[in-house]
Amino acid sequence: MPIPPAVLAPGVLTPTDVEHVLPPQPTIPAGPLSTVPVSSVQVAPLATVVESAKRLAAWTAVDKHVLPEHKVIGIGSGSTVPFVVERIVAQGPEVNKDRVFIPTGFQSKELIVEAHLRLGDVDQYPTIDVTIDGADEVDKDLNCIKGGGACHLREKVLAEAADTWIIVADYRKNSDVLGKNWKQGVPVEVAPFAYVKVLQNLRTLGSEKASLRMAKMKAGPIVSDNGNFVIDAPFPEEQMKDPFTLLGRIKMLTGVVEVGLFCHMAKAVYFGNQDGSVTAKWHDGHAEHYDNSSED
Ligand SMILES: O=C[C@H](O)[C@H](O)[C@H](O)COP(=O)(O)O
Repeated sequence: MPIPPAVLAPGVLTPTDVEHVLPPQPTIPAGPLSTVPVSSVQVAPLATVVESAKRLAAWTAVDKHVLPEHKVIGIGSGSTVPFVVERIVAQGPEVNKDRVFIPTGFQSKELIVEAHLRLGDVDQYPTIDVTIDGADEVDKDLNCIKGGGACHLREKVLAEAADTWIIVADYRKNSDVLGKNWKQGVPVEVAPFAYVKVLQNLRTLGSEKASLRMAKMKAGPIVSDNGNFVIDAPFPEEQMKDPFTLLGRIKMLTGVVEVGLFCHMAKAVYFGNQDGSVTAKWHDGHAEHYDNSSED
């Protein structure tokens, strides 16, 4: 998968830009599973710590959950997912030749095609062995906010279709209550003609500042891969403490296509930490810590 090398120009890039600049890319030889230890990833300079954390989380999750017997694999969306594909490619052509990869949207479809992996769709493969995806925020019970990139409808379909749904993220997404770190609100995909009514409904439900997500380089709202609009609905902490109840209430609003609250779905979440370690939190409450710096 071609990934452009990082070109850091201190003083030119904004902090947001820097977060999107990839760290120096290690050479990943093709080979059998896990031939490239996660510890071979160099800890990147400060400006790219977030990117390094994403890569470590993604690589660790792939090593633990994308096994040779897995033939149908869901590929999620977001900035951590390119590292998922990178690690899957490193497992080698032999293991990948019998696999099919199902994307959650335009971005992951491009990643799959560019990596020369076989593309499928969920209508051909409604049962997926494992889906690995990113998240905007994850709470202590592994509930997630997703949809910062407006992909949450397809993401939820692939999460439900998967025997195992795994999240990969950097340390900034690790939270106790949803909405503490991700302030812009719960993404709600809506049928375009119904958005004003749904905005009203969301305000009545408690999201006073619910607003239509506007495009950055286009006049008007963003349009999802499914041709819908997205509303961002911030709710008070009291309501975010019970995301499952909130999810039910929002989903019942006619005109809502899907809600970016993913409750009780993740089997495990892998967080890449600032110090180069990875923390895996599991649905049953236990946690594992991988200190990659101490590996050979
Ligand atoms: O709609 C987008 C997806 O839910 C992403 O997985 C989520 O926004 C996380 O993206 P990122 O890893 O770029 O923060």
